[in-house]
Amino acid sequence: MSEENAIEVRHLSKRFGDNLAVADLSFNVHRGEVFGLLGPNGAGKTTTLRMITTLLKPDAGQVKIFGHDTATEGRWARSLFGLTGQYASVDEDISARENLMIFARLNGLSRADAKARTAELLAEFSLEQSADKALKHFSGGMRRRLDLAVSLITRPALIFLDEPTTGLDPRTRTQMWTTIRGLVAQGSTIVLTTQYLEEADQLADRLAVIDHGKLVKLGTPAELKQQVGGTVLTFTVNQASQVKAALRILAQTVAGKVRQSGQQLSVTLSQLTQLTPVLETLKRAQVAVSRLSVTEPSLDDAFMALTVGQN
Ligand SMILES: Nc1ncnc2c1ncn2[C@@H]1O[C@H](COP(=O)(O)OP(=O)(O)OP(=O)(O)O)[C@@H](O)[C@H]1O
Repeated sequence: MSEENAIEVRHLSKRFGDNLAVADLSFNVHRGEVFGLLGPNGAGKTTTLRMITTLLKPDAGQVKIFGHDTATEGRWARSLFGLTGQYASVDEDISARENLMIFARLNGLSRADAKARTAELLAEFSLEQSADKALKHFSGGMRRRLDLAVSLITRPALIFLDEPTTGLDPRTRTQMWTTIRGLVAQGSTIVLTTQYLEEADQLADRLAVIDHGKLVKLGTPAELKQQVGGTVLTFTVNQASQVKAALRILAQTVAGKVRQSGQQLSVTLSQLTQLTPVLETLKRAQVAVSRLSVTEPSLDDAFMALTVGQN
């Protein structure tokens, strides 16, 4: 076990009947990073998370959390992390404050400590105003914040978030991202599952893309994007009679494949430094262009290429 790793997953597999939900998965989660498990519906993200967090027994493979094998030291491992998302079994009929108090007491805090920690968490998650309302009257965003607050009672060094923002409106989602970034700034390691590419792009330092239970790709969001090709330059040639000249110039200055749609041309640049020579050559040849755009590939493009392309 390397000191750098918060989690080591080795050859993890799980079968439900004929369905191989997780197939020989191996990866490391580094200390202090946000690690994203990204994949389409049914890819095996939740099953993977449930095995790592000891809620589900793997058919094969090994998980170590801060060096502790979860098969033989499950209790130890469980004391090291907080779990939220589809699992938080908070009580709908009682208030946020009462829920936090109960979980704090269950986690062994004294009455006074539980009270202090509850007050701290209510403040941290902007829940003070609604602290004494029953949870059934909470909005989705408030409910998620409470779920997260509950999982943080013991200040765990490792936090698992299963689809932390599913079903939240864009504003509340952004608030949740800010909260998650705050946790990272305090030194927590976070593993999250998400179906949202933007969320993965915004939050994750590294991503494991999973499809049909298999690891399709592991890397930073930037690395995944790079894999689907570089920056795309698109412009419109103002005069139809100059399209041929523009195509010639692109062929001479950029090696990438050129796509044409009427007077609109686009080309993939392997490096951004190719941009200036293209524009200068067009200018020198007096080929006037407009509606010029330079776009980076999105994580969407990478994800589609990695998952859909494989199947
Ligand atoms: N308890 C179970 N019994 C039988 N099959 C299951 C069980 N849990 C998961 N599966 C199956 O295993 C596969 C992976 O499911 P899993 O929930 O891990 O996917 P996921 O990536 O988390 O999907 P989602 O984004 O929809 O939550 C799916 O085909 C699912 O139907």
